[in-house]
Amino acid sequence: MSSNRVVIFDTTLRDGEQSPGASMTRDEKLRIAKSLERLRVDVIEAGFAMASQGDFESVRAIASTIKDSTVCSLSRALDNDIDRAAEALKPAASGRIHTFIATSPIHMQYKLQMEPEKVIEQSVHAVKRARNQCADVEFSCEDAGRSELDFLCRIIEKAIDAGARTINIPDTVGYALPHEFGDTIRQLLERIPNADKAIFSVHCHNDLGLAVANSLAAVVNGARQVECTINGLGERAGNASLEEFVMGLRTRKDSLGLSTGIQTEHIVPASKLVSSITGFPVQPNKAIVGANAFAHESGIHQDGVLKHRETYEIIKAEDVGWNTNKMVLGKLSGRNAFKTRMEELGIGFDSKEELDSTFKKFKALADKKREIYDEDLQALVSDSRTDIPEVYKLVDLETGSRMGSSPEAKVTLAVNGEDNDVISTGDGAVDAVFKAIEAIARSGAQLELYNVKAITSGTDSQGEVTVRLARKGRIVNGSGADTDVIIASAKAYVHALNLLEAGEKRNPQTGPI
Ligand SMILES: CC(=O)SCCNC(=O)CCNC(=O)[C@H](O)C(C)(C)COP(=O)(O)OP(=O)(O)OC[C@H]1O[C@@H](n2cnc3c(N)ncnc32)[C@H](O)[C@@H]1OP(=O)(O)O
Ligand SMILES: CC(C)C(=O)C(=O)O
Ligand SMILES: [Mg+2]
Repeated sequence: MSSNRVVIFDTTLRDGEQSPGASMTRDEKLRIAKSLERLRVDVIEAGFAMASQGDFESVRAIASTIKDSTVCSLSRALDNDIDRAAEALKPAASGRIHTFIATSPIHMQYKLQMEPEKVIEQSVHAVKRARNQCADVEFSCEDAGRSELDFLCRIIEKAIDAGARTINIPDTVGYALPHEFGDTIRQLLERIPNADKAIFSVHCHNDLGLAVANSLAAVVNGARQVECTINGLGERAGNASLEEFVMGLRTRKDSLGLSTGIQTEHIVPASKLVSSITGFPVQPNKAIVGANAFAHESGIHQDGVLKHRETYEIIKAEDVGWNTNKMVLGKLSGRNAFKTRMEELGIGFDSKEELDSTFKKFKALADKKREIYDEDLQALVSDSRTDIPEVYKLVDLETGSRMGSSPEAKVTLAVNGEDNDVISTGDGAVDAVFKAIEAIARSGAQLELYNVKAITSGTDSQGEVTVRLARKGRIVNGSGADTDVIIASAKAYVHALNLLEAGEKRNPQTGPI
Protein backbone atom coordinates (compact mmCIF):
# COMPACT_ATOMS: atom_id res chain seq x y z
CA MET A 1 0.00 0.00 0.00
CA SER A 2 1.45 3.38 -0.94
CA SER A 3 2.44 5.74 1.84
CA ASN A 4 -0.15 8.19 0.53
CA ARG A 5 -3.00 5.76 0.99
CA VAL A 6 -5.17 6.25 4.11
CA VAL A 7 -6.78 3.10 5.55
CA ILE A 8 -10.48 3.53 6.24
CA PHE A 9 -11.58 1.73 9.39
CA ASP A 10 -15.34 1.88 9.74
CA THR A 11 -16.79 1.53 13.23
CA THR A 12 -20.48 2.13 12.48
CA LEU A 13 -21.28 -1.34 13.80
CA ARG A 14 -19.33 -0.85 17.04
CA ASP A 15 -18.95 2.80 18.10
CA GLY A 16 -21.93 3.74 15.87
CA GLU A 17 -24.04 1.25 17.76
CA GLN A 18 -23.01 2.99 21.00
CA SER A 19 -25.31 5.90 19.99
CA PRO A 20 -28.20 5.64 22.42
CA GLY A 21 -31.11 4.08 20.53
CA ALA A 22 -29.07 2.75 17.60
CA SER A 23 -28.74 -0.89 18.57
CA MET A 24 -28.96 -3.28 15.64
CA THR A 25 -29.84 -6.93 15.21
CA ARG A 26 -27.41 -9.45 13.72
CA ASP A 27 -29.16 -9.41 10.34
CA GLU A 28 -29.25 -5.62 10.24
CA LYS A 29 -25.52 -5.50 11.03
CA LEU A 30 -24.86 -8.01 8.28
CA ARG A 31 -26.72 -5.87 5.74
CA ILE A 32 -24.70 -2.82 6.76
CA ALA A 33 -21.45 -4.83 6.66
CA LYS A 34 -22.20 -5.86 3.06
CA SER A 35 -22.82 -2.26 2.13
CA LEU A 36 -19.49 -1.26 3.79
CA GLU A 37 -17.73 -4.00 1.81
CA ARG A 38 -19.30 -2.59 -1.38
CA LEU A 39 -17.90 0.81 -0.38
CA ARG A 40 -14.48 -0.90 -0.15
CA VAL A 41 -13.92 0.01 3.46
CA ASP A 42 -10.55 -1.52 4.48
CA VAL A 43 -11.55 -2.59 8.00
CA ILE A 44 -15.04 -3.16 9.40
CA GLU A 45 -15.23 -3.09 13.18
CA ALA A 46 -18.16 -5.48 13.50
CA GLY A 47 -18.74 -5.22 17.25
CA PHE A 48 -17.45 -6.01 20.70
CA ALA A 49 -17.62 -9.81 20.95
CA MET A 50 -17.46 -9.84 24.77
CA ALA A 51 -20.40 -7.44 25.13
CA SER A 52 -23.17 -10.02 24.66
CA GLN A 53 -23.99 -13.30 22.98
CA GLY A 54 -25.82 -11.29 20.29
CA ASP A 55 -22.79 -9.13 19.56
CA PHE A 56 -20.55 -12.23 19.48
CA GLU A 57 -22.87 -13.79 16.88
CA SER A 58 -22.98 -10.59 14.84
CA VAL A 59 -19.17 -10.46 14.68
CA ARG A 60 -19.09 -14.14 13.78
CA ALA A 61 -21.74 -13.80 11.04
CA ILE A 62 -19.91 -10.82 9.53
CA ALA A 63 -16.56 -12.63 9.77
CA SER A 64 -18.10 -15.60 7.92
CA THR A 65 -19.60 -13.48 5.15
CA ILE A 66 -17.31 -10.56 4.38
CA LYS A 67 -14.38 -11.34 2.12
CA ASP A 68 -13.06 -8.03 0.78
CA SER A 69 -12.67 -6.10 4.03
CA THR A 70 -10.82 -7.04 7.21
CA VAL A 71 -13.29 -7.82 10.00
CA CYS A 72 -12.42 -6.60 13.48
CA SER A 73 -13.71 -7.05 17.03
CA LEU A 74 -13.01 -4.72 19.94
CA SER A 75 -11.80 -6.10 23.27
CA ARG A 76 -10.64 -4.66 26.54
CA ALA A 77 -7.09 -5.47 27.60
CA LEU A 78 -8.39 -8.58 29.34
CA ASP A 79 -7.73 -12.23 28.54
CA ASN A 80 -11.39 -13.24 28.32
CA ASP A 81 -12.28 -10.34 26.04
CA ILE A 82 -9.36 -11.12 23.71
CA ASP A 83 -10.16 -14.82 23.57
CA ARG A 84 -13.81 -14.08 22.85
CA ALA A 85 -12.86 -11.71 20.02
CA ALA A 86 -10.49 -14.32 18.57
CA GLU A 87 -13.22 -16.95 18.75
CA ALA A 88 -15.76 -14.72 16.97
CA LEU A 89 -13.24 -13.85 14.24
CA LYS A 90 -12.20 -17.44 13.51
CA PRO A 91 -14.14 -17.72 10.22
CA ALA A 92 -12.76 -14.42 8.88
CA ALA A 93 -10.76 -14.38 5.66
CA SER A 94 -8.90 -11.49 7.27
CA GLY A 95 -9.48 -10.70 10.96
CA ARG A 96 -8.20 -8.11 13.41
CA ILE A 97 -8.31 -7.94 17.20
CA HIS A 98 -8.56 -4.39 18.46
CA THR A 99 -7.55 -4.20 22.10
CA PHE A 100 -7.59 -0.99 24.11
CA ILE A 101 -6.89 0.53 27.50
CA ALA A 102 -7.18 4.06 28.80
CA THR A 103 -3.98 6.10 29.14
CA SER A 104 -5.12 9.48 30.47
CA PRO A 105 -4.47 10.32 34.14
CA ILE A 106 -8.18 10.84 34.80
CA HIS A 107 -9.18 7.46 33.32
CA MET A 108 -6.31 5.53 34.91
CA GLN A 109 -6.93 7.00 38.36
CA TYR A 110 -10.73 7.03 38.56
CA LYS A 111 -12.01 4.47 36.08
CA LEU A 112 -9.37 1.75 35.87
CA GLN A 113 -7.99 2.55 39.33
CA MET A 114 -4.62 1.35 38.11
CA GLU A 115 -1.11 2.71 38.37
CA PRO A 116 0.32 3.81 35.00
CA GLU A 117 3.04 1.12 35.15
CA LYS A 118 0.35 -1.53 35.61
CA VAL A 119 -1.50 -0.14 32.58
CA ILE A 120 1.65 -0.56 30.48
CA GLU A 121 2.16 -4.09 31.77
CA GLN A 122 -1.47 -5.07 31.05
CA SER A 123 -1.28 -3.59 27.54
CA VAL A 124 1.83 -5.54 26.66
CA HIS A 125 0.23 -8.72 27.98
CA ALA A 126 -2.97 -8.06 26.03
CA VAL A 127 -1.21 -7.33 22.73
CA LYS A 128 0.90 -10.48 23.07
CA ARG A 129 -2.14 -12.60 23.87
CA ALA A 130 -3.97 -11.16 20.88
CA ARG A 131 -0.96 -11.73 18.60
CA ASN A 132 -0.87 -15.37 19.64
CA GLN A 133 -4.32 -15.77 18.12
CA CYS A 134 -4.37 -13.23 15.28
CA ALA A 135 -1.67 -11.76 13.06
CA ASP A 136 -3.41 -8.40 12.80
CA VAL A 137 -3.57 -6.60 16.16
CA GLU A 138 -4.52 -3.00 16.81
CA PHE A 139 -3.82 -1.29 20.11
CA SER A 140 -5.69 1.86 21.24
CA CYS A 141 -4.75 4.31 23.96
CA GLU A 142 -8.23 5.33 25.06
CA ASP A 143 -8.53 9.06 25.85
CA ALA A 144 -5.18 9.71 24.16
CA GLY A 145 -6.44 13.26 23.49
CA ARG A 146 -6.06 13.94 27.24
CA SER A 147 -3.04 11.70 27.86
CA GLU A 148 0.51 12.85 28.62
CA LEU A 149 2.74 12.68 25.56
CA ASP A 150 5.68 11.06 27.39
CA PHE A 151 3.45 8.33 28.72
CA LEU A 152 1.93 7.75 25.27
CA CYS A 153 5.43 7.40 23.80
CA ARG A 154 6.38 4.79 26.38
CA ILE A 155 3.26 2.65 26.16
CA ILE A 156 3.10 2.75 22.36
CA GLU A 157 6.74 1.75 21.95
CA LYS A 158 6.10 -1.29 24.16
CA ALA A 159 2.83 -2.19 22.39
CA ILE A 160 4.63 -2.16 19.03
CA ASP A 161 7.39 -4.35 20.47
CA ALA A 162 4.68 -6.72 21.72
CA GLY A 163 3.32 -7.08 18.19
CA ALA A 164 0.70 -4.36 17.58
CA ARG A 165 0.71 -3.39 13.89
CA THR A 166 -1.77 -0.54 14.15
CA ILE A 167 -1.56 2.05 16.91
CA ASN A 168 -4.74 4.04 17.39
CA ILE A 169 -4.80 7.48 19.02
CA PRO A 170 -8.40 8.19 20.03
CA ASP A 171 -9.69 11.59 21.00
CA THR A 172 -12.28 9.74 23.03
CA VAL A 173 -14.12 12.76 24.42
CA GLY A 174 -13.70 15.07 21.41
CA TYR A 175 -11.51 17.51 23.37
CA ALA A 176 -8.68 18.10 20.91
CA LEU A 177 -8.26 21.04 18.55
CA PRO A 178 -6.98 20.36 15.03
CA HIS A 179 -3.59 22.11 15.36
CA GLU A 180 -2.92 20.40 18.73
CA PHE A 181 -4.03 16.98 17.59
CA GLY A 182 -1.97 17.17 14.39
CA ASP A 183 1.02 18.16 16.49
CA THR A 184 0.50 15.18 18.84
CA ILE A 185 0.58 12.78 15.88
CA ARG A 186 3.68 14.40 14.45
CA GLN A 187 5.51 14.23 17.79
CA LEU A 188 4.55 10.59 18.41
CA LEU A 189 5.86 9.61 14.98
CA GLU A 190 9.08 11.54 15.56
CA ARG A 191 9.73 10.42 19.10
CA ILE A 192 8.78 6.73 19.18
CA PRO A 193 11.84 4.81 17.94
CA ASN A 194 9.92 1.89 16.42
CA ALA A 195 7.03 4.02 15.04
CA ASP A 196 7.84 2.88 11.50
CA LYS A 197 6.76 -0.69 12.41
CA ALA A 198 3.12 0.31 12.81
CA ILE A 199 0.43 2.29 11.04
CA PHE A 200 -0.72 5.20 13.17
CA SER A 201 -4.46 5.63 13.32
CA VAL A 202 -6.87 8.19 14.78
CA HIS A 203 -10.37 7.86 16.19
CA CYS A 204 -11.98 11.26 16.76
CA HIS A 205 -15.22 12.11 18.49
CA ASN A 206 -17.40 15.05 17.63
CA ASP A 207 -18.17 16.65 21.00
CA LEU A 208 -16.94 20.01 19.68
CA GLY A 209 -17.90 19.30 16.07
CA LEU A 210 -14.21 18.82 15.22
CA ALA A 211 -13.98 15.08 14.55
CA VAL A 212 -13.41 15.38 10.79
CA ALA A 213 -11.14 18.42 11.15
CA ASN A 214 -9.02 16.58 13.72
CA SER A 215 -8.84 13.48 11.50
CA LEU A 216 -7.67 15.62 8.58
CA ALA A 217 -5.07 17.32 10.77
CA ALA A 218 -3.86 13.86 11.84
CA VAL A 219 -3.35 12.54 8.31
CA VAL A 220 -1.58 15.74 7.32
CA ASN A 221 0.85 14.93 10.14
CA GLY A 222 1.43 11.29 9.24
CA ALA A 223 -1.49 9.18 10.49
CA ARG A 224 -2.47 6.62 7.85
CA GLN A 225 -5.64 5.08 9.27
CA VAL A 226 -8.82 6.95 10.15
CA GLU A 227 -11.63 5.45 12.17
CA CYS A 228 -15.01 6.78 11.22
CA THR A 229 -18.70 5.97 10.85
CA ILE A 230 -21.42 6.38 8.27
CA ASN A 231 -23.47 9.53 8.95
CA GLY A 232 -21.08 10.34 11.82
CA LEU A 233 -22.97 7.98 14.12
CA GLY A 234 -21.31 7.15 17.43
CA GLU A 235 -21.15 7.58 21.19
CA ARG A 236 -22.63 10.95 22.33
CA ALA A 237 -22.15 13.51 19.49
CA GLY A 238 -20.72 10.79 17.27
CA ASN A 239 -17.50 9.93 15.47
CA ALA A 240 -15.83 11.45 12.44
CA SER A 241 -18.15 10.93 9.50
CA LEU A 242 -16.76 8.59 6.85
CA GLU A 243 -18.37 10.47 3.98
CA GLU A 244 -17.04 13.86 5.07
CA PHE A 245 -13.51 12.63 5.72
CA VAL A 246 -13.28 10.61 2.50
CA MET A 247 -14.69 13.38 0.34
CA GLY A 248 -12.49 15.94 2.09
CA LEU A 249 -9.45 13.92 1.16
CA ARG A 250 -10.64 13.35 -2.38
CA THR A 251 -11.80 16.90 -3.05
CA ARG A 252 -8.61 18.44 -1.66
CA LYS A 253 -6.17 15.92 -3.15
CA ASP A 254 -4.41 18.90 -4.74
CA SER A 255 -3.39 20.12 -1.31
CA LEU A 256 -3.23 16.89 0.73
CA GLY A 257 -1.88 14.42 -1.82
CA LEU A 258 -3.64 11.52 -0.03
CA SER A 259 -6.24 8.99 -1.13
CA THR A 260 -8.47 6.15 0.13
CA GLY A 261 -9.81 3.03 -1.59
CA ILE A 262 -13.45 4.05 -1.05
CA GLN A 263 -15.84 3.65 -4.01
CA THR A 264 -17.55 6.92 -3.32
CA GLU A 265 -20.61 6.32 -5.52
CA HIS A 266 -21.85 3.87 -2.86
CA ILE A 267 -21.79 6.48 -0.09
CA VAL A 268 -25.39 7.72 -0.34
CA PRO A 269 -26.93 4.22 -0.50
CA ALA A 270 -24.86 3.25 2.57
CA SER A 271 -25.98 6.38 4.40
CA LYS A 272 -29.65 5.70 3.59
CA LEU A 273 -29.34 2.09 4.75
CA VAL A 274 -27.75 3.07 8.07
CA SER A 275 -30.37 5.76 8.61
CA SER A 276 -33.27 3.44 7.89
CA ILE A 277 -31.93 0.61 10.06
CA THR A 278 -31.02 2.77 13.05
CA GLY A 279 -33.97 5.14 12.69
CA PHE A 280 -31.57 8.10 12.95
CA PRO A 281 -32.62 10.59 10.25
CA VAL A 282 -29.90 12.46 8.39
CA GLN A 283 -30.24 16.20 8.87
CA PRO A 284 -31.04 17.90 5.52
CA ASN A 285 -28.01 20.19 5.67
CA LYS A 286 -25.55 17.38 6.52
CA ALA A 287 -22.51 17.51 4.23
CA ILE A 288 -22.44 14.96 1.38
CA VAL A 289 -25.44 12.82 2.42
CA GLY A 290 -28.02 15.43 3.56
CA ALA A 291 -31.00 15.95 1.24
CA ASN A 292 -29.91 19.55 0.65
CA ALA A 293 -26.20 18.83 0.09
CA PHE A 294 -26.64 19.21 -3.67
CA ALA A 295 -29.85 21.28 -3.79
CA HIS A 296 -29.96 24.90 -4.90
CA GLU A 297 -32.89 27.17 -4.13
CA SER A 298 -31.71 30.72 -4.70
CA GLY A 299 -31.89 32.23 -8.18
CA ILE A 300 -28.32 33.51 -8.32
CA HIS A 301 -26.90 30.09 -7.36
CA GLN A 302 -29.28 28.24 -9.69
CA ASP A 303 -28.32 30.51 -12.57
CA GLY A 304 -24.62 29.95 -11.80
CA VAL A 305 -24.96 26.16 -11.60
CA LEU A 306 -27.01 26.02 -14.82
CA LYS A 307 -24.28 27.99 -16.61
CA HIS A 308 -21.35 26.11 -15.06
CA ARG A 309 -21.91 23.53 -12.28
CA GLU A 310 -18.64 24.22 -10.46
CA THR A 311 -19.65 27.81 -9.67
CA TYR A 312 -21.46 26.51 -6.60
CA GLU A 313 -20.54 22.82 -6.31
CA ILE A 314 -17.20 21.39 -5.23
CA ILE A 315 -18.37 17.77 -5.58
CA LYS A 316 -20.50 16.16 -8.28
CA ALA A 317 -23.69 14.70 -6.75
CA GLU A 318 -23.33 11.55 -8.89
CA ASP A 319 -19.83 10.92 -7.48
CA VAL A 320 -21.27 10.17 -4.03
CA GLY A 321 -24.32 8.27 -5.22
CA TRP A 322 -27.05 10.88 -5.69
CA ASN A 323 -28.92 10.68 -9.01
CA THR A 324 -28.17 14.29 -9.71
CA ASN A 325 -28.05 17.70 -8.09
CA LYS A 326 -31.38 19.48 -7.88
CA MET A 327 -32.93 22.86 -8.32
CA VAL A 328 -35.63 23.53 -5.77
CA LEU A 329 -38.08 26.15 -6.97
CA GLY A 330 -39.24 28.60 -4.34
CA LYS A 331 -39.67 32.31 -3.76
CA LEU A 332 -35.92 32.93 -4.04
CA SER A 333 -35.63 31.28 -7.46
CA GLY A 334 -35.00 33.16 -10.69
CA ARG A 335 -36.19 33.04 -14.30
CA ASN A 336 -33.38 30.83 -15.55
CA ALA A 337 -34.16 27.97 -13.13
CA PHE A 338 -37.91 28.45 -13.65
CA LYS A 339 -37.65 28.31 -17.45
CA THR A 340 -35.29 25.30 -17.33
CA ARG A 341 -37.65 23.35 -15.08
CA MET A 342 -40.64 24.22 -17.28
CA GLU A 343 -38.74 23.02 -20.35
CA GLU A 344 -37.95 19.76 -18.56
CA LEU A 345 -41.71 19.41 -18.00
CA GLY A 346 -42.27 19.96 -21.72
CA ILE A 347 -43.64 23.48 -21.28
CA GLY A 348 -42.09 26.08 -23.56
CA PHE A 349 -42.76 29.79 -23.89
CA ASP A 350 -43.52 31.51 -27.21
CA SER A 351 -42.32 34.91 -26.09
CA LYS A 352 -40.44 36.70 -23.35
CA GLU A 353 -43.74 38.31 -22.33
CA GLU A 354 -45.36 34.93 -21.81
CA LEU A 355 -42.38 33.76 -19.74
CA ASP A 356 -42.46 36.97 -17.70
CA SER A 357 -46.17 36.80 -16.94
CA THR A 358 -46.04 33.11 -15.94
CA PHE A 359 -42.93 33.78 -13.85
CA LYS A 360 -44.81 36.57 -12.08
CA LYS A 361 -47.61 34.14 -11.20
CA PHE A 362 -45.02 31.64 -10.03
CA LYS A 363 -43.46 34.22 -7.69
CA ALA A 364 -46.89 35.11 -6.30
CA LEU A 365 -47.58 31.45 -5.63
CA ALA A 366 -44.12 30.92 -4.12
CA ASP A 367 -44.78 33.76 -1.68
CA LYS A 368 -47.69 31.72 -0.35
CA LYS A 369 -46.23 28.25 -0.62
CA ARG A 370 -42.89 27.08 0.77
CA GLU A 371 -41.98 24.62 -1.97
CA ILE A 372 -43.23 24.53 -5.51
CA TYR A 373 -43.68 21.09 -7.05
CA ASP A 374 -43.98 20.11 -10.69
CA GLU A 375 -47.75 19.72 -10.32
CA ASP A 376 -47.95 23.31 -9.05
CA LEU A 377 -46.12 24.48 -12.17
CA GLN A 378 -48.42 22.55 -14.46
CA ALA A 379 -51.47 23.97 -12.71
CA LEU A 380 -49.97 27.46 -13.03
CA VAL A 381 -49.72 27.14 -16.78
CA SER A 382 -53.03 25.42 -17.41
CA ASP A 383 -54.69 28.22 -15.42
CA SER A 384 -53.06 30.91 -17.51
CA ARG A 385 -53.41 29.19 -20.89
CA THR A 386 -57.13 28.55 -21.02
CA ASP A 387 -57.89 30.91 -23.84
CA ILE A 388 -61.47 31.99 -23.27
CA PRO A 389 -63.08 35.41 -23.05
CA GLU A 390 -63.37 36.61 -19.46
CA VAL A 391 -67.02 37.61 -19.14
CA TYR A 392 -66.85 36.97 -15.40
CA LYS A 393 -63.88 37.95 -13.28
CA LEU A 394 -63.44 37.27 -9.59
CA VAL A 395 -62.37 40.59 -8.08
CA ASP A 396 -62.61 39.98 -4.36
CA LEU A 397 -63.76 37.40 -1.87
CA GLU A 398 -64.29 37.47 1.84
CA THR A 399 -65.72 34.67 3.95
CA GLY A 400 -66.57 34.30 7.59
CA SER A 401 -67.41 31.16 9.56
CA ARG A 402 -68.49 30.77 13.17
CA MET A 403 -69.53 27.67 15.01
CA GLY A 404 -73.29 27.53 15.37
CA SER A 405 -74.11 29.99 12.55
CA SER A 406 -74.21 29.79 8.76
CA PRO A 407 -71.02 30.88 6.99
CA GLU A 408 -71.19 34.11 5.05
CA ALA A 409 -69.44 35.08 1.82
CA LYS A 410 -69.00 38.53 0.30
CA VAL A 411 -68.11 38.26 -3.37
CA THR A 412 -67.14 41.01 -5.80
CA LEU A 413 -67.61 39.71 -9.34
CA ALA A 414 -66.98 41.80 -12.44
CA VAL A 415 -69.43 41.08 -15.28
CA ASN A 416 -68.15 42.46 -18.57
CA GLY A 417 -65.89 44.79 -16.62
CA GLU A 418 -68.52 46.03 -14.16
CA ASP A 419 -68.09 45.19 -10.46
CA ASN A 420 -71.01 43.70 -8.48
CA ASP A 421 -71.04 42.93 -4.74
CA VAL A 422 -73.22 40.35 -3.05
CA ILE A 423 -73.32 38.83 0.43
CA SER A 424 -74.73 35.33 0.80
CA THR A 425 -74.97 32.64 3.42
CA GLY A 426 -74.76 28.91 2.77
CA ASP A 427 -74.47 25.45 4.25
CA GLY A 428 -70.74 25.82 4.20
CA ALA A 429 -68.25 28.50 3.14
CA VAL A 430 -68.03 27.10 -0.40
CA ASP A 431 -71.80 26.91 -0.72
CA ALA A 432 -72.05 30.53 0.44
CA VAL A 433 -69.49 31.60 -2.19
CA PHE A 434 -71.24 29.74 -5.01
CA LYS A 435 -74.60 31.22 -3.98
CA ALA A 436 -73.11 34.71 -3.98
CA ILE A 437 -71.59 34.22 -7.44
CA GLU A 438 -74.87 32.86 -8.77
CA ALA A 439 -76.78 35.75 -7.25
CA ILE A 440 -74.75 38.01 -9.54
CA ALA A 441 -74.31 35.81 -12.62
CA ARG A 442 -77.83 34.28 -12.66
CA SER A 443 -76.43 31.68 -15.04
CA GLY A 444 -79.19 29.15 -14.49
CA ALA A 445 -76.52 26.43 -14.55
CA GLN A 446 -76.73 23.31 -12.43
CA LEU A 447 -73.78 22.31 -10.25
CA GLU A 448 -73.10 18.70 -11.19
CA LEU A 449 -69.77 18.03 -9.52
CA TYR A 450 -67.53 19.66 -6.99
CA ASN A 451 -64.13 18.08 -6.37
CA VAL A 452 -61.15 19.22 -4.31
CA LYS A 453 -57.72 17.70 -4.53
CA ALA A 454 -54.50 18.70 -2.77
CA ILE A 455 -51.99 19.02 -5.61
CA THR A 456 -49.12 18.18 -3.31
CA SER A 457 -48.93 16.90 0.24
CA GLY A 458 -48.60 19.24 3.23
CA THR A 459 -50.87 21.85 4.73
CA ASP A 460 -49.39 24.54 2.47
CA SER A 461 -50.38 22.52 -0.58
CA GLN A 462 -52.32 24.10 -3.42
CA GLY A 463 -55.88 22.91 -3.57
CA GLU A 464 -57.09 22.19 -7.07
CA VAL A 465 -60.85 22.43 -7.42
CA THR A 466 -62.99 21.19 -10.28
CA VAL A 467 -66.53 22.54 -10.69
CA ARG A 468 -68.81 20.92 -13.27
CA LEU A 469 -71.73 23.05 -14.45
CA ALA A 470 -74.53 22.03 -16.81
CA ARG A 471 -76.82 24.32 -18.75
CA LYS A 472 -79.18 23.48 -21.59
CA GLY A 473 -77.45 20.20 -22.39
CA ARG A 474 -74.00 21.73 -22.21
CA ILE A 475 -71.57 20.59 -19.55
CA VAL A 476 -68.30 22.30 -18.67
CA ASN A 477 -65.54 21.58 -16.20
CA GLY A 478 -64.06 24.68 -14.59
CA SER A 479 -60.87 24.43 -12.59
CA GLY A 480 -59.01 26.67 -10.18
CA ALA A 481 -55.98 26.32 -7.97
CA ASP A 482 -54.94 28.25 -4.90
CA THR A 483 -53.39 27.59 -1.50
CA ASP A 484 -56.75 28.80 -0.12
CA VAL A 485 -59.30 26.17 -1.07
CA ILE A 486 -62.25 28.62 -0.86
CA ILE A 487 -60.55 30.93 -3.35
CA ALA A 488 -59.69 27.93 -5.55
CA SER A 489 -63.39 26.98 -5.46
CA ALA A 490 -64.53 30.46 -6.47
CA LYS A 491 -61.97 30.53 -9.30
CA ALA A 492 -63.17 27.14 -10.54
CA TYR A 493 -66.81 28.26 -10.51
CA VAL A 494 -66.04 31.46 -12.38
CA HIS A 495 -63.89 29.53 -14.87
CA ALA A 496 -66.81 27.18 -15.52
CA LEU A 497 -69.16 30.13 -16.06
CA ASN A 498 -66.76 31.60 -18.61
CA LEU A 499 -66.53 28.24 -20.40
CA LEU A 500 -70.34 28.16 -20.60
CA GLU A 501 -70.33 31.69 -21.96
CA ALA A 502 -67.67 30.76 -24.50
CA GLY A 503 -70.19 28.28 -25.82
CA GLU A 504 -68.00 25.24 -25.59
CA LYS A 505 -70.23 22.31 -26.26
CA ARG A 506 -70.54 18.93 -24.70
CA ASN A 507 -70.58 15.94 -26.91
CA PRO A 508 -72.73 13.46 -24.93
CA GLN A 509 -70.71 10.60 -26.42
CA THR A 510 -67.31 11.83 -25.38
CA GLY A 511 -68.09 13.29 -21.98
CA PRO A 512 -67.60 16.73 -20.51
CA ILE A 513 -65.27 19.36 -21.91
C1 LIG B 1 -14.33 4.47 24.50
C2 LIG B 1 -15.17 3.28 24.16
O1 LIG B 1 -15.99 3.36 23.30
S1 LIG B 1 -14.87 1.85 24.98
C3 LIG B 1 -16.08 0.74 24.45
C4 LIG B 1 -17.36 1.02 25.11
N1 LIG B 1 -18.33 0.04 24.76
C5 LIG B 1 -18.97 -0.68 25.65
O2 LIG B 1 -18.76 -0.57 26.85
C6 LIG B 1 -20.03 -1.61 25.14
C7 LIG B 1 -19.86 -3.03 25.63
N2 LIG B 1 -19.72 -3.12 27.07
C8 LIG B 1 -20.34 -4.08 27.79
O3 LIG B 1 -21.16 -4.86 27.32
C9 LIG B 1 -19.93 -4.21 29.23
O4 LIG B 1 -19.48 -2.96 29.71
C10 LIG B 1 -18.81 -5.28 29.38
C11 LIG B 1 -19.41 -6.64 29.07
C12 LIG B 1 -17.64 -5.01 28.47
C13 LIG B 1 -18.29 -5.28 30.81
O5 LIG B 1 -19.37 -5.38 31.67
P1 LIG B 1 -19.12 -5.51 33.27
O6 LIG B 1 -18.22 -6.64 33.53
O7 LIG B 1 -20.46 -5.56 33.89
O8 LIG B 1 -18.32 -4.19 33.68
P2 LIG B 1 -18.77 -2.67 33.64
O9 LIG B 1 -19.21 -2.33 32.29
O10 LIG B 1 -19.71 -2.35 34.74
O11 LIG B 1 -17.40 -1.93 33.99
C14 LIG B 1 -16.33 -1.98 33.12
C15 LIG B 1 -15.14 -2.70 33.78
O12 LIG B 1 -14.12 -2.85 32.78
C16 LIG B 1 -12.93 -2.17 33.20
N3 LIG B 1 -12.32 -1.67 31.99
C17 LIG B 1 -12.72 -0.65 31.23
N4 LIG B 1 -11.95 -0.56 30.15
C18 LIG B 1 -11.03 -1.53 30.27
C19 LIG B 1 -9.97 -1.93 29.44
N5 LIG B 1 -9.74 -1.31 28.29
N6 LIG B 1 -9.20 -2.97 29.82
C20 LIG B 1 -9.48 -3.61 30.97
N7 LIG B 1 -10.48 -3.27 31.79
C21 LIG B 1 -11.24 -2.25 31.44
C22 LIG B 1 -13.44 -1.11 34.13
O13 LIG B 1 -12.42 -0.61 34.94
C23 LIG B 1 -14.50 -1.87 34.88
O14 LIG B 1 -13.83 -2.73 35.75
P3 LIG B 1 -14.41 -3.05 37.25
O15 LIG B 1 -15.71 -3.74 37.01
O16 LIG B 1 -13.37 -3.92 37.81
O17 LIG B 1 -14.54 -1.76 37.93
C1 LIG C 1 -12.32 1.96 21.99
C2 LIG C 1 -11.82 3.28 21.54
C3 LIG C 1 -11.08 3.20 20.25
C4 LIG C 1 -12.92 4.27 21.41
O1 LIG C 1 -13.98 4.04 20.89
C5 LIG C 1 -12.63 5.62 21.89
O2 LIG C 1 -11.61 5.82 22.55
O3 LIG C 1 -13.45 6.51 21.61
MG1 LIG D 1 -15.02 5.88 20.34
